[in-house]
Amino acid sequence: MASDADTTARPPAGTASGTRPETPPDETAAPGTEPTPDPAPRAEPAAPADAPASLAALLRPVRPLLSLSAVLAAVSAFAGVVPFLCVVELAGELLPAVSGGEVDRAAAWRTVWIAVGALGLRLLLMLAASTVSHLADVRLAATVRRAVVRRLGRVPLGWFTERNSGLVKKAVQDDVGSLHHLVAHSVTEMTWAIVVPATIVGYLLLHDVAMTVVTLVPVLAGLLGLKVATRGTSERLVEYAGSLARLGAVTVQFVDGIAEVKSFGTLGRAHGAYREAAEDFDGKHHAWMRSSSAGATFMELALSPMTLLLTTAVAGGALLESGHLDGPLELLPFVVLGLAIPAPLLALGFNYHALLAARGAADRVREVLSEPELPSVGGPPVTLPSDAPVSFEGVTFRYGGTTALDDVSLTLEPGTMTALVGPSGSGKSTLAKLLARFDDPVAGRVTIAGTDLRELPFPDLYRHVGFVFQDTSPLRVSLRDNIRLARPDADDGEVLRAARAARVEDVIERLPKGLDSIVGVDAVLSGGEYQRVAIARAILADRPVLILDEATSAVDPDNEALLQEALNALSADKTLLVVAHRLHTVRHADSIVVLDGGRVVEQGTHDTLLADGTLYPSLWRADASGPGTDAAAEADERRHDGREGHDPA
Ligand SMILES: Nc1ncnc2c1ncn2[C@@H]1O[C@H](COP(=O)(O)OP(=O)(O)OP(=O)(O)O)[C@@H](O)[C@H]1O
Repeated sequence: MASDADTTARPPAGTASGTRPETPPDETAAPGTEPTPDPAPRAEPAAPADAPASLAALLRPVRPLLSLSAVLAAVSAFAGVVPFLCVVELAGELLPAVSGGEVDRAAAWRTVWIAVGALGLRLLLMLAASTVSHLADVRLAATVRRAVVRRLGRVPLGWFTERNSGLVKKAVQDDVGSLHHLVAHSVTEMTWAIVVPATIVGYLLLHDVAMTVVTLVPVLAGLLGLKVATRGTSERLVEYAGSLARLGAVTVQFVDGIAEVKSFGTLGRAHGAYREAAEDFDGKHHAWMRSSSAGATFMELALSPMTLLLTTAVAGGALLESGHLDGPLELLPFVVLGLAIPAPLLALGFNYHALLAARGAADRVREVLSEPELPSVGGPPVTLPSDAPVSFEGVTFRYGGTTALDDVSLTLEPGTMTALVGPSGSGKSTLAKLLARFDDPVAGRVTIAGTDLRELPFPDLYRHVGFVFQDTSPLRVSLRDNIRLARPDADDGEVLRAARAARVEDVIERLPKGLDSIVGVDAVLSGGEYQRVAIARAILADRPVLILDEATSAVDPDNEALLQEALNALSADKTLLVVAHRLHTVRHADSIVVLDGGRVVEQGTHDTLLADGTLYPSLWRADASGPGTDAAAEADERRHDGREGHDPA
């Protein structure tokens, strides 16, 4: 391994230029590997063929269950009308008693028992329909969540920006939950809303067409009210949801930043943003309520029992008087059955918003499921030599219209440490993430042992390349499972050895449940402690190539020292790519690559760059006056000593 003295004498481990490497690709390939072809053109992430194109396609896995639920609901709806018919029949059978005549008791009891039986059947079938639709709901939720998680495993890791992570959280948690109404309730509700009125109208038409038409007048008026009440609901729902989301975001920002807001005296302004969002939400809510309340009130009034009774009584009386109807008994089916029509229609009306919300949720779930994924190859496992060089060859990368990397070429020699430095936004993290294949370059390629990462199955790539990023989030599983994430078969001895090397063993010993402590529940770890857990994970994984994203801010000296000791244990013998935010931590690197505006502008060792560079000396001077410099420099000394002690050569 290079020391300060000899790094100036030998060529730096990384060879970088603003153009393609001058060495042909096969010269950098590990022995035994094939010469590499010209950089492959970028294969655009493709929209997956199995993405559901429509709502019907999304519901396809549970279609048989939904059909069964609809059939059960239809029969239950029909059975639900039977008791009403029995009441009408019973009235006819009991009528002779009014005029002192003989009542056919057996027939009357039969009608009663038919009504009771139909009622019981209705309840049973309703229960069955609802159970089947809820089963479909549970199955669909599980299928969709599995599909979303599978898709998330294949989309470029660079896709997980803050916005997209919000979309995922909403799709997996909220939207899959919102599908509940669509699957578990709307099929049965819609079936009832069609079958009950259709059965009743059919029965009434057999009795008298004119009275049927009269009975339907309030029902049609109610439907008109429903139409008015739900006019423009889709657009309003989108506005309402947007306003609610803004209010949620401002509330979270307000609460998250409360310390800064208070200490910098901007409480009034921050509170103003919250008030504006709340007023906007209030305004939208009121406007929506105002526009829909007239129609909804009209619908409720038209479908109320009072209106229905009044209509049949007045119109029936007139038809009786005109001689169209023979007697008051002929009015009975219309009075009794007319009352049964509105209930399923009202249920549909009341749940219309939930139905629309569920459709919106289904669209968002489909959006996540249609997310293009990074092309991946299958085939037999590829074992890369552990001492293989890593090359960036003419790599260009863009985020939309922003060019983050522009024709970067760079080689990491095996067993060396290469540091990426440069001003903020110069492309350091982007370059490091391309090596972990968070995304693919738009031009050029990244290779290990001469093999394009796009030609490596993902499992083989991640068996070779490990990373510790500063913003790793704890997984809500036991500390044991957090550490052995990459090697689930590791025993406790191995886990503890990694924990000891990563200087996190003390933390585990302090916890009553030790390795069984669930992170976030039994163990609340500091940022530095969790970073050391992530390092223990990387030590156990033992990948030959390691990407380290250093902490951006100075941490306290004790933690810094522990962190550096942990990194020393991790980085010995590895091919290291370090994204350095503080230059002192990497001044002993075998090669320091200076990026600016997405291009490599300087490269060398600390000493050569200080002597010959332009940007590096100014970055160094700025860094030297920064906070935490002494601790960082001391830490770098320790890391340098640690790597020296583990020189693979
Ligand atoms: N997800 C993203 N979407 C759009 N642009 C991005 C995204 N991530 C980074 N960029 C842009 O790409 C460029 C390079 O960013 P990158 O994070 O790689 O720089 P960096 O040198 O690591 O910065 P820092 O030192 O501040 O972390 C910047 O212009 C940045 O604004």
